[in-house]
Amino acid sequence: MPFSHGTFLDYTYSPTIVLGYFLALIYGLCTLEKVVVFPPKKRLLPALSMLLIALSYIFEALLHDRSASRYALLRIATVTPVWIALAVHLYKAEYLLWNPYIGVFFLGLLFEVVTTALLRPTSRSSDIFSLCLSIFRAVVTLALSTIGIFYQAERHSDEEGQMLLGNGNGNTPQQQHKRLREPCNWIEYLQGFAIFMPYLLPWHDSKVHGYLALRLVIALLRRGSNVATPWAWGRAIDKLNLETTMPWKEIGIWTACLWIDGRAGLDVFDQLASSCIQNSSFKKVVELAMGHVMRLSFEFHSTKNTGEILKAIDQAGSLNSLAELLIFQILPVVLDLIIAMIYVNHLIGMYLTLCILGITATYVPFVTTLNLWIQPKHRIFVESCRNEARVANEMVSNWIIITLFGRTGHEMRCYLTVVQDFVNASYDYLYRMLLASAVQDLIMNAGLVGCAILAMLQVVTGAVSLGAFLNFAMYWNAIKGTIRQLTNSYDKISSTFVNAEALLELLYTEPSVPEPELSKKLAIDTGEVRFENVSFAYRSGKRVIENIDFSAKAGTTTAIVGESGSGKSTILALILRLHDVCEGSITIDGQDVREVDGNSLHTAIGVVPQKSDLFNRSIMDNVRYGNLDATDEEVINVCKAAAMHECIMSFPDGYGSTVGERGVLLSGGQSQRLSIARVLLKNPKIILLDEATSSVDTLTEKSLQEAFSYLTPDRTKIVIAHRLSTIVQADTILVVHEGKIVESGTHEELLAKGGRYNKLWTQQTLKQ
Ligand SMILES: Nc1ncnc2c1ncn2[C@@H]1O[C@H](COP(=O)(O)OP(=O)(O)OP(=O)(O)O)[C@@H](O)[C@H]1O
Repeated sequence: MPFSHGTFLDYTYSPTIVLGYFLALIYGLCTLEKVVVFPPKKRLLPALSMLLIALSYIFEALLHDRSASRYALLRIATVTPVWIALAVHLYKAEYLLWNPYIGVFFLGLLFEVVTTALLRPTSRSSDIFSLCLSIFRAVVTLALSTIGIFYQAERHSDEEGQMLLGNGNGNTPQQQHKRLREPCNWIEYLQGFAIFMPYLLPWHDSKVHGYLALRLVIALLRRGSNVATPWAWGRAIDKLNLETTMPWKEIGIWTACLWIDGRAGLDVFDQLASSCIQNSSFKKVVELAMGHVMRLSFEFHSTKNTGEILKAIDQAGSLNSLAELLIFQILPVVLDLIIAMIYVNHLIGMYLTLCILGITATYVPFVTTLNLWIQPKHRIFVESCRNEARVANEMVSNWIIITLFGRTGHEMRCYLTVVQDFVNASYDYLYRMLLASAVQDLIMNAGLVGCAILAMLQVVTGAVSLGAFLNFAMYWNAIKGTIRQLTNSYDKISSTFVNAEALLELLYTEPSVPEPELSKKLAIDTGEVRFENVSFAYRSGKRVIENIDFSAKAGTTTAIVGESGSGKSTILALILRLHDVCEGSITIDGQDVREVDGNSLHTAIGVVPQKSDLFNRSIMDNVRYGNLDATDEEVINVCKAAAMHECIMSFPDGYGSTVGERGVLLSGGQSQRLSIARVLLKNPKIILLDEATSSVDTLTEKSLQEAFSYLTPDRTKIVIAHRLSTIVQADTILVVHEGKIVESGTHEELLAKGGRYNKLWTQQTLKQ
């Protein structure tokens, strides 16, 4: 039967509305459209109107006489459940995106108006009644569209609409963590992931555009092949059976389809294009995750477990296929279902089409519900996997302590407990998965048997040829694959989301020390560091620094001394802006450290920390880290100044020797000297030394000090030292006690004062 305007509208009405709704929903999720919370009485009017439309279709179905076209009946059978489903969802949904509904109302209006305009009723009462119902629906959809716009306008002034991102509202890691575990609020849940969209689909990459276009063409060819293969077989059977001629044309079509579907054909290009798109997304997601982790503050890095962070980044790697799943698995499936409806309707008849729709309508909600049932177990499984990685990382990185305390057995028991938890979680997850897939298969097979019986009955009555039946039986596999793919994609998408939850939480973690909005580079002049009434407390709340006020003049050496835990290292951390002060300010050459770009601040300062952190690379690379452009000769010169050259040359590989993880292959004093050499090569204006020579013997220390004074004559140095003999030459000595400066002056002045410094000095010199 040729297509008329009417039949075209009948076929496309419900798929257009469903597709329009989902596309608008995806768009709303990606563009972070505000979620609305309408009170039930507000939802009642549009929901009732939608039910009225569905009811009018039911009336029309009851009224239809034999003359009504089967396409019109198909439309009634497909559109009615769509309007009912949308009405029920609108009334029941606690949170919703409003724009998809507005889209549905306008699409409905368009279809109803055009249908009404195309109707050519005869004088029969059933025709006139159909016309009245059609006009009625056009009026109701017009009213719905008006309500849609009206609510939309109201929504803009409505504070109830909440946005997930922006202004930092409700965006703390804790709130995000809570939100990820609220299953009812799925719109906000999905919106959280929209942060990944620009990375998953790199719109600005022309290569990716090409790959996407290629995959799209292949996907369309496959849709064609899905229909053409069974068609060719059906035709071939009829030719062999009725005409007894060789079906060469059909064999040709079948061969072409085999090539399109087969692994030796387009599949190769499809897989190549797919992996290029996925690799591009993978690079972008990993860059985003790693970049963010590196931008987070000291506080985060000192509290989070490295193993857990790395596992979170690793698990989120599966996100790279998300955009592909959406574009190349969900959308073609919708297309497949539309084609299946049209094709089976032509092939066998409308009742079988309705059967397929019925199976899809039962299968898809069933599977999505089952998935919600599986998801908590999946989440526990993913978390136990991260937990295992955390404990394993802790054990390996603390191997020395574990071994020296003879706690290997204890740690192994702890590790095996988390491994057992992981195994248990994987079983719990697997059981639910297996049960769910068994139920899915039962529904599918029951559907197949039902459809096959229906089709066979038609063959028996002679309404359908054997070839057409075979055609349908083969096509069933394509339909089955399509419906399965829909649910598999849903499973994969939801697993991807669960896997990426930890990374999402990580991305929503804000640095505790934010970069200033209008940051400017630190303009280093003389390198004067000034503390003005600085107070600071860590998260625990107790003040560890109180009203500290001092100035480290340009080119001078300021020493900080005091007992352990008095706050000396914290003072240096505040200069480096690893934490922000609670009160007062720290300035470098008159610029507040909070107002300058972090990178320029760290470039201007050189630090030798208490525990020298070295990369597991060669000595040459470790020292050159201070200045990546330095020549080998410059590296050797600073190593000589740091009294390390002889020592390095005694190693079998000299400057090429690797130093082990965090420099474990070197002695404490050797690592400290390498750190000093690294800072000398950096040659910054300000140098912070936190017990930089504590592990070095006194003779080497003396030569180091001389080298330091010689190489860095006009640098501002702030030095923490426990051995007071190393700081007697300092221009100013600050004595810190419980976070406060209790004494300050030169060595001689402080000795003369007879206070805390004098006591410390006496204790140390007496010991010697
Ligand atoms: N990251 C942190 N979080 C919470 N409290 C901390 C942190 N780092 C240090 N503290 C606390 O702050 C106080 C001062 O520590 P700080 O390291 O500045 O002392 P210090 O004088 O340098 O000690 P030491 O001479 O032993 O190195 C201590 O009580 C310490 O427990």
